[in-house]
Parts: sequence; C-alpha cells; structure tokens
Amino acid sequence: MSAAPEDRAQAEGRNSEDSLLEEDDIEDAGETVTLDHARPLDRTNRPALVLDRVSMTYKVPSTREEVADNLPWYKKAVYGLVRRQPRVSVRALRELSIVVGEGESLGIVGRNGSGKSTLSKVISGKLMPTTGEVWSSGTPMLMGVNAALVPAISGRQNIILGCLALGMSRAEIDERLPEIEESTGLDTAIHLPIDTYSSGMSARLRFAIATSRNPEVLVIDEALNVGDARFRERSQERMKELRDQAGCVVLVSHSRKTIENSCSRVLWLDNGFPLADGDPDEVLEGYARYNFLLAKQRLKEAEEHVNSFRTSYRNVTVQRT
Ligand SMILES: Nc1ncnc2c1ncn2[C@@H]1O[C@H](COP(=O)(O)OP(=O)(O)OP(=O)(O)O)[C@@H](O)[C@H]1O
Repeated sequence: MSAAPEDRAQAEGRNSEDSLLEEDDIEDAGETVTLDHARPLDRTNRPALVLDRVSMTYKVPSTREEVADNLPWYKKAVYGLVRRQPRVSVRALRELSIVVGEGESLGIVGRNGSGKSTLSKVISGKLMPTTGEVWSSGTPMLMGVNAALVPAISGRQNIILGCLALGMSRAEIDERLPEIEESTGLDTAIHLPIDTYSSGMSARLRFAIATSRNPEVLVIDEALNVGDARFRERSQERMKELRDQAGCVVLVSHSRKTIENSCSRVLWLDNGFPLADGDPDEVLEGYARYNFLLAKQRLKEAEEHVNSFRTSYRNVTVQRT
C-alpha cells in the first residue's frame, strides 16, 4: 500500500438538506480486513484499494430562506456584512469502508446524486475526503467522460500528449504508439483533428489513452456508456486484461449492461449510504427492483425493499498492522 491521503478533521455541521436514510441505521460491525501484505485476505486477493471510513461533506451556499432564518443573529450579521449566502452541508458520502482486491472490478450503481462520482473522485485522489483514508497499491487513475483532449490536434497527437501527461517517456510512447493507435480502432481518422470526431470516437481515444499504462487502479466514470458495440467489446476485453494484470477497476455507470458485462462485484449507493456490496446479479436485481417500485410510485414498498438491503449490509473494519 503506498498512497494515503491524510485524515481530515470532521467537517462542521452535519445537516444534509435532504436525507432518505439516517446514519444511525448503518451498523458498523462486520468483517475485519487486515492491511498486511504478507498475509493474503480470506475473501479477496491482496488488496489493491482500501477505503477506511471515508466520508465526504460539501459545504455549499444555499438560497433556501429557512437556512438563513435559522441562523443565530451573529452569523446573520456576518453573512449580511460580507453579502454572502449562508452555507449548508451536503453529505455526499456517509462513512464507507471497502476493500477491493487485485483482479477485481467493482461496479458502482445508484440513483442521481447518490455519491458515485464523489466516490470515484475520492478514490482517484481528485477530492480529499472529509474523513477517512484511501489506500491503493498504485496511483489510481480516473478516466471520465470529460477527460481533457485538445480539440485542434489529431488523435495521434492527443495520444502522445496524454501519454506524456501520464508520465511515459517519449521513447516509451514511440514504442507503444502503434499498439495504442490500434486499440482505438479509429483507423485513418487517428490523423484527423479530434474536433471532427463523434462522441463515440472521442470516447475510444480517451479509453485508449487512459488504459495505455496498465494503471494498477483504474477508475472509470461513465466513459464506457458511449461508443458502438465493437467499442464496448474492445473496452471489455481491455478491462479484463487490466484485471488480469493484477490491477483493479472501479466502474461508475448507470448502464446495467455495462456493469453486468464488466464487473465482478457491485456496490450500490443510495444518498451516500452503501446499501449492498456483492454479487452483480443480486445487487443489480435489487437496484432494478427499487427503481421499478419508485417509477411506479409504490413508495412504501420501495422503502421496505431498500431497508432490507440496508440491514443486511456490513461495512468492513480496516485494521493496520
Ligand atoms: N462540487 C460539489 N459541490 C457541492 N455539492 C456537490 C458537488 N458535487 C456533488 N455534490 C453533491 O453531492 C451529492 C452526490 O453527488 P454525485 O455527483 O457524487 O452523485 P452521482 O451519484 O454521481 O450522481 P449522478 O448519477 O447524477 O452523476 C449530490 O447531492 C450533489 O449535489
């Protein structure tokens, strides 16, 4: 284990603007995982990624009048003086501890605003968690739909730039360039400026750049949902290769098919809470039923359904040796 962002003090103020589930309802007891390289884990392979009591609370300005009304007089005065809106805490991630083993691919599902992107940013180090620590066996790489590409230059030049940004030497890039170009499947379009590309073509390029280095921990946020059947097949093959090379993949997606085809395990988040973590068929089935009940406005049944998952979920306990 190498990377360990520092523990940060608990954020002040714990009032989320809307919360479906209460924190006290999450049980803390559960499996214990020991961070010791010499001893392999029972349940997983060696850990590639460990999240230890990670949570994330954003502080954001709010125009909601009750927020301002409920402030003590001195805070009202301060906000009035600096003409700022009062801030509220949005709890994007409640306390979460998970271990992802080498060779595993973890899918993350959940409704809009459930904390998936926040989690992917925390894992990849783009965002410092409010509490807790993230440990990984290598530097995690986040590949998102918005990964930066330079529009005016060709696909090939973007590959070179992207690989330089990933820390590859020019000689290494020259050696691997034909293989990376081939993996995009873009053929002669690789020589055209990428502002002429379709979104699927750009997605292929981003995927090829991000996976060119065999990162030990690859975090993919939605990027596989675009592209045609051939691209999806290629990307699944590549993800399998990455997993086989003892890395781990974390994939955020709204597409059940993408998760089904690519993941060996699925984490379901709801309003920042982990509801289930396990077999893809089981978790995806539960999530699909929840969405079905919500869509049919069968809210009581939906709540009972979600509660049955909530009570069966166990956070792991991470111990250091
Ligand atoms: N930069 C930010 N500042 C303040 N609040 C944020 C920020 N990013 C996300 N949030 C809030 O955190 C919560 C979780 O958002 P997040 O984007 O992680 O959810 P998500 O599951 O990825 O959603 P979606 O499926 O819609 O992409 C939401 O309530 C959102 O409003």
